[in-house]
Amino acid sequence: MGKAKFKPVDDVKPEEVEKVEEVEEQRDGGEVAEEEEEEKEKSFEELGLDPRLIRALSKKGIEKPTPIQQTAIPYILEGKDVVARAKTGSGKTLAYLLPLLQKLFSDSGRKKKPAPCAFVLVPSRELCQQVYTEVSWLIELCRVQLKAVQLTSSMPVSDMRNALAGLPEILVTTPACIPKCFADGVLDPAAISESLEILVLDEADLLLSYGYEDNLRSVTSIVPRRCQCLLMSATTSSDVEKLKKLILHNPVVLTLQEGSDKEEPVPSNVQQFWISCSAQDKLLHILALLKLEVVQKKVLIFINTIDMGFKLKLFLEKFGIKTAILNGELPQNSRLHILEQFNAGLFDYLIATDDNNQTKEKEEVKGDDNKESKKNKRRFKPKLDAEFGVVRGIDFKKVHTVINYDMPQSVTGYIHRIGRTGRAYSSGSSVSLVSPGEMEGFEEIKSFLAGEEDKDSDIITPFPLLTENAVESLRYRAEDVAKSVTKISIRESRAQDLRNEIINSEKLKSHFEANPRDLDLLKHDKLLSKTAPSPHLRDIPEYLVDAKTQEASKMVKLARAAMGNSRRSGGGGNSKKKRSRKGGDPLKTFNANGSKRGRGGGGVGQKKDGKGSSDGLANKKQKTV
Ligand SMILES: Nc1ncnc2c1ncn2[C@@H]1O[C@H](COP(=O)(O)OP(=O)(O)OP(=O)(O)O)[C@@H](O)[C@H]1O
Repeated sequence: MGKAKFKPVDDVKPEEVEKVEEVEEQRDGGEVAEEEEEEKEKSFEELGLDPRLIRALSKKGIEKPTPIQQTAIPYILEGKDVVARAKTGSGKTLAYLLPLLQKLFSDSGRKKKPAPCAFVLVPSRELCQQVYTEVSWLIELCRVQLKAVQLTSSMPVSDMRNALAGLPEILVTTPACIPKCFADGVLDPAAISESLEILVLDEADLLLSYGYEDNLRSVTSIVPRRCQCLLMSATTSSDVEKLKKLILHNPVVLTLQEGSDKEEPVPSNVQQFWISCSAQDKLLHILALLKLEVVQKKVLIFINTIDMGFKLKLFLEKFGIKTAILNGELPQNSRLHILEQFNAGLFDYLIATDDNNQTKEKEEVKGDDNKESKKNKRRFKPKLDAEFGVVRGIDFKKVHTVINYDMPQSVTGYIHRIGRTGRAYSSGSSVSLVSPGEMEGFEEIKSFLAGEEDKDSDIITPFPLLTENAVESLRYRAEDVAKSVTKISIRESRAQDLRNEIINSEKLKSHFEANPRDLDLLKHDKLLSKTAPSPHLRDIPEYLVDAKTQEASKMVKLARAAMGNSRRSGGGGNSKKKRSRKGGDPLKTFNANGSKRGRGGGGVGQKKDGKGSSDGLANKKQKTV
């Protein structure tokens, strides 16, 4: 991570907080930032963390606190209410979990309370599972007598009762689940008022936008005045301000800035690229990126609709590229299992529909139903999960490349998508496929990232490792295969996949109750089509690929091997050795014309507008198959 600068503002009213922040922002980065960074470079020991926690972190390969952890942990240990805003992937979860656990350590010998004394509220079930996993391994490795549980609205009441029977200290849940627990008599508001000591609102910028306002109000009405409240978020928004006023008392406001005083919402360790192509040519371009292996695995591909996800999967599998699909209509167990498998490195490509677009699709589906339901009763109708959230906050492990196959609908959507790579101290890259129809939104994203003063700076540069010639060599095959992926085949595959996953989901539930560590039972990147890919599509002959792209592909593979990723690797661990070799990333040093130039050079063979090579070969379409 680059230089980090924090602006702690203690015990002042919100208005004053803003004032101090403004003053801080006017300072010139230079010396002040350097000094502050030196000041901030602290170890976990220096932050006052319990040795058991430090040992547990070390076992997980976490040796050094991230900037947000360095700053937030001491304030939280002191008992202050804290608002912490730091970009995606900066380690906010441990920033609150570590001090939260440490505070509970000192209570662990005492008599159990009638209700959990720490609540962590998150906006989606996936996040619930993620935070629960994180807190569980910490408790296990610290060997302390603490119990954490997770509850979600979809759980049967009997399961909720069982979960709470052991009087857990920590409850991880969504805001919607708490009123449900009150209504079902599973949780008692009076007992919570008596027991609650720490309340965390994680991904606070999303809690209100997910429609949890009423739920949150019913929770806050029973939060005792003495309760310490923590609010973690990746962006600022009026929603965060609203929550801050609703729940916190004179909070310390921490805002992470990196590199300079200018706010950079995307981590600087993520290189952002783009490719200009027509909407029809997106299949061709993604095929070229994946088949010619010019992007590093693992790859997370975002699309805007579920149907597009299936189209892409069916298309890619004809070329022997296996992908898994993640979307809001899949059963919860399947979704969690897909995430676990992807994080464990069981497959390299995941196609995800992000939550932003569910509403759109929900509406589309509703519209379809109105018009067509009577006409077409057998038509497949998806039911989406309102608590689903793929993009926001989910910690996809070791994703090296994020591809925007479809451009996101908003700047924040872009930031959250890109934030799935380059997490904590790792590096990553993103490639956005931009069609003319998406150009306006893309320009908006670019100017937001560049900021007012820096309008002309190219933060998102043309992708340098793919020549137009290489792309064109695949055109004939791609267009031929794309024609075979019809709307009917997409719909059938989608319905079939859902049916399979519902069956799997039941199997998964019972299986994982008995074998929580067994990840191999069901593979989620299996083929949808009944026929195996034909060899002539699966293996692209070398003569089809131009020398420059071949070289680029070799370098990507070499870099991958140097980074320790040449074989599928597990999700955990943060080996220093691997990190130190990341300088070998060819995207930093190579472009498709063979010259070694850094990022931002636009790459020879790439026009400034993101289009492919202009070296004279560009227009020669090679219809070779
Ligand atoms: N000090 C650290 N050193 C190395 N890795 C860390 C450290 N702290 C956290 N991580 C890892 O970094 C990844 C990102 O952390 P986390 O999910 O907490 O980020 P975040 O700030 O909450 O991101 P988002 O806003 O997207 O939710 C996780 O895999 C986590 O285990």
